[in-house]
Amino acid sequence: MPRIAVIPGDGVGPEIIDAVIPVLETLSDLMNLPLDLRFFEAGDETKRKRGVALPEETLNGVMNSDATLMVAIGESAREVILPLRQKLDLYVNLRPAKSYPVPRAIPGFDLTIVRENTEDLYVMSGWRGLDTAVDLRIITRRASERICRFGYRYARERGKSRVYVVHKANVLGGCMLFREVCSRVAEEEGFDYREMYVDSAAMRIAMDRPFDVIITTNMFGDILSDLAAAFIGGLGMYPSANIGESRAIFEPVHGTAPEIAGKNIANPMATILSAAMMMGWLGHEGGSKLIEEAVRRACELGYTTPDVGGSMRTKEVGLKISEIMREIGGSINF
Ligand SMILES: NC(=O)c1ccc[n+]([C@@H]2O[C@H](COP(=O)([O-])OP(=O)(O)OC[C@H]3O[C@@H](n4cnc5c(N)ncnc54)[C@H](O)[C@@H]3O)[C@@H](O)[C@H]2O)c1
Ligand SMILES: CC(C)[C@H](C(=O)O)[C@@H](O)C(=O)O
Repeated sequence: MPRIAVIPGDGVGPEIIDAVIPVLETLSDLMNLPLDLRFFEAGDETKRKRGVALPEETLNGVMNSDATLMVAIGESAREVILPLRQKLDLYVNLRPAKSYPVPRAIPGFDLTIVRENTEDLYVMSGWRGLDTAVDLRIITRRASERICRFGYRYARERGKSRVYVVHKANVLGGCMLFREVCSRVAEEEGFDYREMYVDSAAMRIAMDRPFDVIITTNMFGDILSDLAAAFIGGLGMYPSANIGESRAIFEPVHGTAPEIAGKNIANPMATILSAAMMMGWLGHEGGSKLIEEAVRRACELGYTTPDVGGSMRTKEVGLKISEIMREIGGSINF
């Protein structure tokens, strides 16, 4: 029985989790696969109550689970998500931006951002004076090599050939190392090495998209992924996975959306699609496909929240997706 840690977090997190649980329960029922869901707290509210944003039992809960599903953390995100990514060595941040039939999504948009997840400007080291602040940017050969290898192998397994390494090696020393490592790995993995500067890549994402997969460093991946969200209907549709050798945390790309928190209009699809990624990672590909197909049909039928043109509430969307899963579940080979 897979043991899954669930961290609702702050803002829209709890209401989104309320919509995701029926989807997981329905899947468990259809697959005849009990899921052991354990809830843990983290984030701003936890910090306010207990003085720490990531309590020991939450960290242990994540460590002792087969996978974790998390929604979003607010202002204390750097005290929760960054330590989790780094302590658990979740070196891949996999962000597939794939369009579903919602207004403002570009049909056929399918771009995966493979973002290094443990170093770069995110090492949280530096110093702050009165008028000057310095952030250390670390890029290592080891981290560059493993993210790059993951990216090319991911592309090969999915038949994606237009893989670009995105960097700023015309200016930054770390990017010169990243480029050097990635060009060698491309050759070893049997790919033509293609590269692009990050500023140019941003324009090309918006313009003509010559790539299927972008492999990039941590901060560039953070920014480019929010840009990619704009072409699939927004952050409410964008799932992601933080993956290491034997552990993984699945979360939407979005944050706590404070201006809509408590209104029950947040889009739960990004988290539901993250749960689909989690089921695939746990080895239940059929379950993952069933969730994705149900989300696709829910979008076609307009069972959506206002951010993507619908008028449903967060929980209703989860219930509709569960209903569709029951309707089509019989045709899926688990
Ligand atoms: N991984 C994380 O935990 C994570 C990621 C990003 C931001 N944050 C935190 O979230 C807070 C808010 O940050 P932000 O405003 O830059 O980003 P955000 O992702 O919360 O919101 C950006 C925009 O997208 C909209 N949006 C986001 N998720 C949505 C959803 N599910 N349904 C409908 N609309 C949605 C918001 O309403 C807002 O207009 C900050 O405290 C930040 O630190 C956390
Ligand atoms: C909240 C923040 C620390 C985080 C990041 O920058 O990685 C977020 O923007 C993301 O993309 O997951």
